[in-house]
Amino acid sequence: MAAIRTMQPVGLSETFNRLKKDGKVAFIPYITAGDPDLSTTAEALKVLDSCGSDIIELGVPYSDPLADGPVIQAAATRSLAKGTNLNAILSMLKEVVPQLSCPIALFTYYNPILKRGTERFMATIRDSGVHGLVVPDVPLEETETLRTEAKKHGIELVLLTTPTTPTDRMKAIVDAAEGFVYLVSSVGVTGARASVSASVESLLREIKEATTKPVAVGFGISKPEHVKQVAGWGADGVIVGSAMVKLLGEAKSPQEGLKELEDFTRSLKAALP
Ligand SMILES: O=P(O)(O)OC[C@@H](O)[C@@H](O)c1c[nH]c2ccccc12
Repeated sequence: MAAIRTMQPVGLSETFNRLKKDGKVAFIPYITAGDPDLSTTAEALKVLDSCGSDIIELGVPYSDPLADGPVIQAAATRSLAKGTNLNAILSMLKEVVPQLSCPIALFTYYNPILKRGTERFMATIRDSGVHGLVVPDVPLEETETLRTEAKKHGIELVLLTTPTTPTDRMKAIVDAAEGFVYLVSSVGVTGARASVSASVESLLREIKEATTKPVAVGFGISKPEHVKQVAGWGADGVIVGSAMVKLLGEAKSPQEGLKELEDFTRSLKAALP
C-alpha cells in the first residue's frame, strides 16, 4: 500500500528558517476565499502550493475592505454575493490543509474577529489548520489581546509596518510581530503597480537593523522584475495579491483562472533566488 503523503505544513517562522538556511526568499501569494467560489479556492490553494508557494495568505471577504484597492474589493463583493462566510472557509480548509505542504496565513479585517470573540476565533482557525493570521486594521493598542490569544492557540500573528510608520512605532511592531513582519511597500491601498517604490530598499534596511525577524514585502508587486528587485533589496519574502486575485476572479471560467494562476505563479517563482 503506497504510503499516503501526509505533509503537515510547519508554521510561518519555521518556514522562513528553512528558507534562510537554503538562501531562499519566500513566495507568498494572496487570494480571496470564495472568489469565484470556494471549491475553486480549494483547487487554487493546491495549485499555489504545487507551484512552490512558501506561505499562502487566504483572505476572508469583508463588506468594508478599507485597505483594499478595486481588484480585491470586487473579489470580496463577488465572494460575499456567493454567500461565502468564515465557517464555510474554515471547513474547506479542514479538508485542504492536510493536502498542502505550505502553511496558510488567514487574512481578515478586525471586525469578524470581534464579532466571534477573539478567543473563540483563534481556537476555531487553529482547529482548521491555519498557522498564521494577518489583521491589517487592528490598532496597535489592541494588538496585545490579539497576540495573547493567538499565542495561546499556536497562531502566529503577523503585523504590518508602512512607509509612514514612525520609527519607534515600527520598532514596537517588529518586536510584537510573530511569523514575519509585513512591510507595506507604499502608501495607499492594495493593487498592482507599474513599479515598486525605491524607498523599499531603505525601509528594509531600517527594519532589519531593528529586528532579526523575517520581513516580507507586499503591495504592488505583480511582475517577475518586481519580485527580483524586492528580493535583491534583501526582503525575506515577497507577497503578491491583486495580480493573483484578478486572474482567478476575472477569468472566463474557473478552470481557465486556475491555469492562468499556475502559469503566473511559475513565472514569479522563477524570478526568485
Ligand atoms: O494586492 P497587492 O498590491 O499585491 O498587495 C498584497 C495584498 O493584496 C495582500 O497582502 C492584502 C490583501 N488585502 C490587504 C489589506 C491590507 C494589507 C495587505 C492586504
